[in-house]
Amino acid sequence: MTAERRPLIAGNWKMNGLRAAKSELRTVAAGLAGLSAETMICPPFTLIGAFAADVAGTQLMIGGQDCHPAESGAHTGDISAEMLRDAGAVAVILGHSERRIDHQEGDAIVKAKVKAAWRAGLLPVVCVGETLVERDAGEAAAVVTRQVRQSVPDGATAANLVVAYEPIWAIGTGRTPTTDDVAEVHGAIRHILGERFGAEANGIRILYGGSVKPDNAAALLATADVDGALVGGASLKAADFLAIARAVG
Ligand SMILES: O=C[C@H](O)COP(=O)(O)O
Repeated sequence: MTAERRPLIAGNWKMNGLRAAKSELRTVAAGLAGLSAETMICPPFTLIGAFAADVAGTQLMIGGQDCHPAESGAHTGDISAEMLRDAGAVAVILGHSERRIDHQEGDAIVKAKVKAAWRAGLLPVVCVGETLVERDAGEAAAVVTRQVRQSVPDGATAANLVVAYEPIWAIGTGRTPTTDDVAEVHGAIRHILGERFGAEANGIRILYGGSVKPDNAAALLATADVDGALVGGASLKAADFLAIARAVG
């Protein structure tokens, strides 16, 4: 991490959480005072409005987990970026591998969603990552480079983009790449961002995601070009999420 990139610790609750989970959220918000990192929880759509109202005035931000490219219209079951913003979200995760797999989302649709996020004034967190087969074939850096090239539209800046590197084989498995491997891929992402966006790339935050836990967070967060974490399972427990946020040096 560098002084020009404030660390971001984001929790992705995925399809978890009922209204009673508000007590967990309040524990997180109450435990953040004095921490240097920015922090965010991305609950399911159903909880965004209530959570945003609950954490107003605290350091904790609320984000969405996906949005439709269009502002409104005949898209049953979908949510627009404007709706997320209206509910109190300030950011949105886009292109998560679970969306890419469950809903066959490719780079072109992710790119359209990033434009929608910008249109609505949301900060997109664009996820990229390789499969185990691609990792074993030595293609990890090439795969994420291609995904960043094709998923991120022209016009990205340090203020309007976050990238999250999430090796698919590390998500929810308890396995993580070595810190050398993480540094290599984050370096490749920084490189393609630099090719496309020049000096802005030095300020764009690149998060690591995939089995981040309290006991491995410090090492991962101290790795070159790692500017924070996108946390899944461990973000569901306030104590674990706070421990990860405190691991930021
Ligand atoms: O968005 C979060 C990631 O998919 C990581 O999930 P995990 O921490 O449960 O491995």
